[in-house]
Amino acid sequence: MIHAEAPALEIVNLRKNYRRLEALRGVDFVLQRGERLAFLGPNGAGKTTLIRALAGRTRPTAGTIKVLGHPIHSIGARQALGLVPQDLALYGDLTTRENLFAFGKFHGVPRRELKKRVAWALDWTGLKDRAGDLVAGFSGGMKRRVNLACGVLHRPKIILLDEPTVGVDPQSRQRIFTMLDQLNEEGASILLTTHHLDEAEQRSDRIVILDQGRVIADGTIDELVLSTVGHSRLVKVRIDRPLVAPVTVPGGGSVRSYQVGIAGREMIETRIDDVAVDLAPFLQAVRKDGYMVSDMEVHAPSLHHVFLHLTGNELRD
Ligand SMILES: Nc1ncnc2c1ncn2[C@@H]1O[C@H](COP(=O)(O)OP(=O)(O)OP(=O)(O)O)[C@@H](O)[C@H]1O
Repeated sequence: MIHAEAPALEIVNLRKNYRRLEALRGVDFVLQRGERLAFLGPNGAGKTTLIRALAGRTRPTAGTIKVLGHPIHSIGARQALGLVPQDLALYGDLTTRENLFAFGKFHGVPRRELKKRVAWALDWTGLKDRAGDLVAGFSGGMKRRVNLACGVLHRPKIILLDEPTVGVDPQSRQRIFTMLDQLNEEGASILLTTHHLDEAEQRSDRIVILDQGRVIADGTIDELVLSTVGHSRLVKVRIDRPLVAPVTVPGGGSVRSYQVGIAGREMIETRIDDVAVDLAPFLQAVRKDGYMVSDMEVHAPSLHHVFLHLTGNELRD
């Protein structure tokens, strides 16, 4: 059967129970070919369980997973997938090169191809100079890069990464994303989980938010913002003395009446739907009430606002 048009991943009604605990409660989503998809969710939402089910490491209780149109346990599916697990899966007492050879063999990379792939991986990770060093002595960022290379040596078309940048410094994070971008440009589809909302916002085409085993949002950043917190801007204006009463903008039409400000603070906050139209009348009203404006910030809604809007502020663990 030809699956030329099948998406990279197609997940329908995926469920996973650990005894009575429902870790996944009917998850549906599609990963398109060439797409970069980020999975977000509070602790315990089911992200790792999902990745493990997609990688064939845990058997779902119900539901179907198709990989490029193939059933999950077919050879076609297995060859198409690459897993980069959250826990570092490396041999500390082997060198970088030895780890890469070991994982290449594990993934069934043909012997004649393996040497070339290991050379590519050493270059790609920026660890050519450390090829002969034991991995045990590496920094967290270096280990993450070797871990990543070990998961993709067989050139999978779909790469699953569980928190690929956990515990690494900003430089290493940047490097890891540059490495992933390179694979994506060469055609790989990427699905990763992360707790770094800024990473998800900047480095993915689409975002899925999981909570308590269910998909509670699925879309581009713009779609998620529009369907949750809306596109209004948060405007903060610093003034020269404490606010004594809320500033009100008179008039109807597009200029709304703002009831803003917290008495006793030298800062006024408001939400403005259309900055081009409504900001100037607001600032005029502030001045008319006798305040001097010393500074101003305009904040666009971010994934951070969307995430808290959807999942709340309560701790989950
Ligand atoms: N092997 C297991 N046996 C029993 N319960 C499990 C097992 N693995 C996960 N769970 C439970 O399933 C739920 C989902 O866990 P999972 O690790 O998938 O969440 P997560 O979204 O990856 O969380 P985190 O962000 O903390 O990594 C949790 O309640 C967890 O305790």
